[in-house]
Amino acid sequence: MSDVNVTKICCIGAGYVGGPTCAVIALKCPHIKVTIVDLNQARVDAWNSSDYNLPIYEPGLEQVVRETRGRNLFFSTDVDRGIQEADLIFVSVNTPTKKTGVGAGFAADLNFVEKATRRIAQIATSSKIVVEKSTVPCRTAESMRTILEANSKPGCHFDILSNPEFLAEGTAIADLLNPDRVLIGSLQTKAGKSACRSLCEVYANWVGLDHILTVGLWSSELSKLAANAMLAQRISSINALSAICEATGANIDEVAHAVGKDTRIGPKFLKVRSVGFGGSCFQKDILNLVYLSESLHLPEVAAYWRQVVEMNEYQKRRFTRRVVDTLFKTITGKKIAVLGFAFKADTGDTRESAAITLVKHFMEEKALISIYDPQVEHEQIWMDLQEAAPDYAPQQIKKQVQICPSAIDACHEAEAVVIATEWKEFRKLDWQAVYDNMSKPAFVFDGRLLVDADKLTKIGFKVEVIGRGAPGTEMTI
Ligand SMILES: NC(=O)C1=CN([C@@H]2O[C@H](COP(=O)(O)OP(=O)(O)OC[C@H]3O[C@@H](n4cnc5c(N)ncnc54)[C@H](O)[C@@H]3O)[C@@H](O)[C@H]2O)C=CC1
Ligand SMILES: O=C(O)[C@H]1O[C@H](OP(=O)(O)OP(=O)(O)OC[C@H]2O[C@@H](n3ccc(=O)[nH]c3=O)[C@H](O)[C@@H]2O)[C@H](O)[C@@H](O)[C@@H]1O
Repeated sequence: MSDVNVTKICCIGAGYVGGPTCAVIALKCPHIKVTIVDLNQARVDAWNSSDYNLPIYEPGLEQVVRETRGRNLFFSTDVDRGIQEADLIFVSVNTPTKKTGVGAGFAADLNFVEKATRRIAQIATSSKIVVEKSTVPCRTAESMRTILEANSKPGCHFDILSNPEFLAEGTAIADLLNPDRVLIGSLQTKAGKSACRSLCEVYANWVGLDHILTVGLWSSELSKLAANAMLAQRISSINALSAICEATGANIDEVAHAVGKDTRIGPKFLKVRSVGFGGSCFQKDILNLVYLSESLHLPEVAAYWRQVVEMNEYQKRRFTRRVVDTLFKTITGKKIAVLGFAFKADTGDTRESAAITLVKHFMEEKALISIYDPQVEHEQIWMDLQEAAPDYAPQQIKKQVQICPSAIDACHEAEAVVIATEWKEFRKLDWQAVYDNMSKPAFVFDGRLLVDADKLTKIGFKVEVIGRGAPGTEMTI
């Protein structure tokens, strides 16, 4: 069997993964025509917009799209044509946590993957390599193969590969240009290995072969869940230790630094965030792993991973509690400025953002909340809050919450500032001006260890830093 020389790629799903990933493939493989298709007309229109007002904010992305769009990169809602033309199809659709039915709250909703797979089977009139890019439970490729084989036209052969994506939002382009590894899983058959080589060749246009790992299909699928679970586990571990620091007077920064110096542990992903981890994937993928473990009758394994998510929820509750306790045990009617709403800096994405939970908690305490984020659309903030607090009427939410055009506006006459996202502009804020316009005493709760606490204290702020005891309890020997 000769390997397919890939000249036309279709990516189903023009989201945070499909868009940047395939834009970079187009950039690095000018000989390949890459078409990204999506059912969402507004999203495709934004990708095609003449002023490059792209649907997602990602540093460096606009430049890549400017260079490739119309050359060998195309965005379209014509899913069928995209499928028909391609030699290789990435399935990069969303796989959110199921909200209802069997496995609700834990299992991945594979409906979008299944629909895309069925469409491929229905439309394709020639053989294709189908690549699972979405994060999916272990053995999903088998279901895809069954669907494709049961519905394929005579003469059409489908090879399924797993090629999970490891990019992080905010650094997507850098991660894609210089990945730690590209992982490709295939069946260990002649056809499977041949398909794997075809995809390797695409990546080999810019990724060294020593960074392209080829493994079995199930290992590849599980490695993606495992990587996210282990990254999140490190964050929950350091967050758990931050609670001990606060109770003992130890300093979590010093502890994390000392621990991370051990080369077996390493320094990355040990940054304590009082607001806990957010993002569309960590929680979803761990819950997915929990569900998988339970389905495999491994309750101890399920309980182990579940605890990572529980610790994260505890961290968010603990932070709200600290705000309330510090503000003299009540925030009713008090104005709290929340700086940042995205789940991390350099993205406009709010999925599972810890800021949503914090604002919800503040609403329950009857505070008045003013929010500012440099990238998140206002409409998105209202939608997120309504979804998080379905019992609140929209007017009630708008009575308690306002969205401001700048950080300075949000902080005006506030009693406390809560930094919920580590946007650089918050570090550079004119904190003296913020202080002058706030109610006194003026509190800053740095949920991201972003600002210079000593400098702010000198201005007059009362600064609360996670992982350190309250001011005055530091070691003074
Ligand atoms: N967001 C991230 O940073 C990362 C996400 N992942 C995984 O990648 C997958 C995609 O995630 P995102 O890009 O964030 O999701 P997303 O929600 O931003 O994009 C998915 C897109 O697929 C489209 N879609 C759904 N069904 C379709 C169909 N049948 N035909 C055509 N288009 C369809 C949707 O309209 C949507 O625009 C998920 O499985 C996620 O777990 C993996 C690594 C990083
Ligand atoms: O599957 C995915 O979706 C992706 O999930 C994460 O990427 P992402 O969620 O975009 O961003 P991260 O940088 O991992 O941050 C996730 C959350 O953890 C928090 N975090 C991160 C690092 C840290 O030390 N402490 C910490 O609290 C961040 O503030 C953020 O809320 C992984 O890092 C990616 O490898 C993976 O591809």
